[in-house]
Amino acid sequence: MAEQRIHFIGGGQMAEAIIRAIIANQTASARSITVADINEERIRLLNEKYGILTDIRQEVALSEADLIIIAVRPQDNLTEVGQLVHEYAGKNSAVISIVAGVTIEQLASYIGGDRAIIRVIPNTLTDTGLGYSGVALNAHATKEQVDVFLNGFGKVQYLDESLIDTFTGYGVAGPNYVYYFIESLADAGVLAGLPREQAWQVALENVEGAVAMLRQTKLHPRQLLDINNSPGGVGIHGLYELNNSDFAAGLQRSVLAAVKRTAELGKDRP
Ligand SMILES: NC(=O)C1=CN([C@@H]2O[C@H](COP(=O)(O)OP(=O)(O)OC[C@H]3O[C@@H](n4cnc5c(N)ncnc54)[C@H](O)[C@@H]3O)[C@@H](O)[C@H]2O)C=CC1
Ligand SMILES: O=C(O)[C@@H]1CCC=N1
Repeated sequence: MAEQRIHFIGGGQMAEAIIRAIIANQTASARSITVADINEERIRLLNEKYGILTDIRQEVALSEADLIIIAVRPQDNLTEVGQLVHEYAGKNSAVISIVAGVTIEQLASYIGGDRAIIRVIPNTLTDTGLGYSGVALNAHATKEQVDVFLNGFGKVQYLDESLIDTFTGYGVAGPNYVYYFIESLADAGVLAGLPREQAWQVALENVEGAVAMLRQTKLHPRQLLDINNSPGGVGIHGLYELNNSDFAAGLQRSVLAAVKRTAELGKDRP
């Protein structure tokens, strides 16, 4: 298959993370990528760091692109972006929106519904090959159009669009909960008296090792907890206090709040 030409509208943090990953793992070459951003500084930076094409007008880039990635924020002017796509994009190109909370129906109202539209909530663990993007296709889009690109920055779960907001608050915001957990755990080690560096290394190793144990043994976490906690011992005392802190419900409430905010972002648009 000939290399796909990829045009990003919006060259912010998420676009950059995707560009860095797809160039690093040779899913795309820098010469096949163009970016438009209202902030000239971003285009200059992306050109300098990754060598992407910049000497091309947006109208031309849109007309030549196989994949058009809408990577502005939900609060940005999607009507204007949609009009540009509607006017200049080739009929057979696929439009991929990574805008949190904005539905395929809304996107179709901006760019026209008689074309391939793909709503993606992109993986943020882009440099690792781990983590999932959540993807919903409209009736004109096929997996073949987008699979290579999407697998270039992590793994992919194709979902019914009704689950994308949930996937956003749970799955794609998911690394945030883990980063925060690791930071808090390392702080606990320091609080208890370990040097920072040792506390940090132990926290990272424990998280990575716990995931490996779950995958290798295929045991339920509760079974591993049973093995790790001797009667009246250290572990069960720690867990008792964790339960008193409302840990599980607090975590679950935070996921529900993130899912709720995703839906709001789609609705509260200017
Ligand atoms: N940052 C993240 O971890 C994630 C972000 N997303 C989604 O990705 C999208 C982008 O988020 P970020 O990269 O974090 O935001 P950002 O603020 O870093 O990037 C947005 C970029 O769009 C540009 N822009 C705004 N209006 C424009 C227009 N009319 N034409 C061209 N460029 C325009 C801005 O100048 C900016 O560089 C959002 O919709 C967000 O919901 C989704 C999942 C994760
Ligand atoms: O915070 C955000 O809006 C984006 C969407 C999910 C994770 N980051």
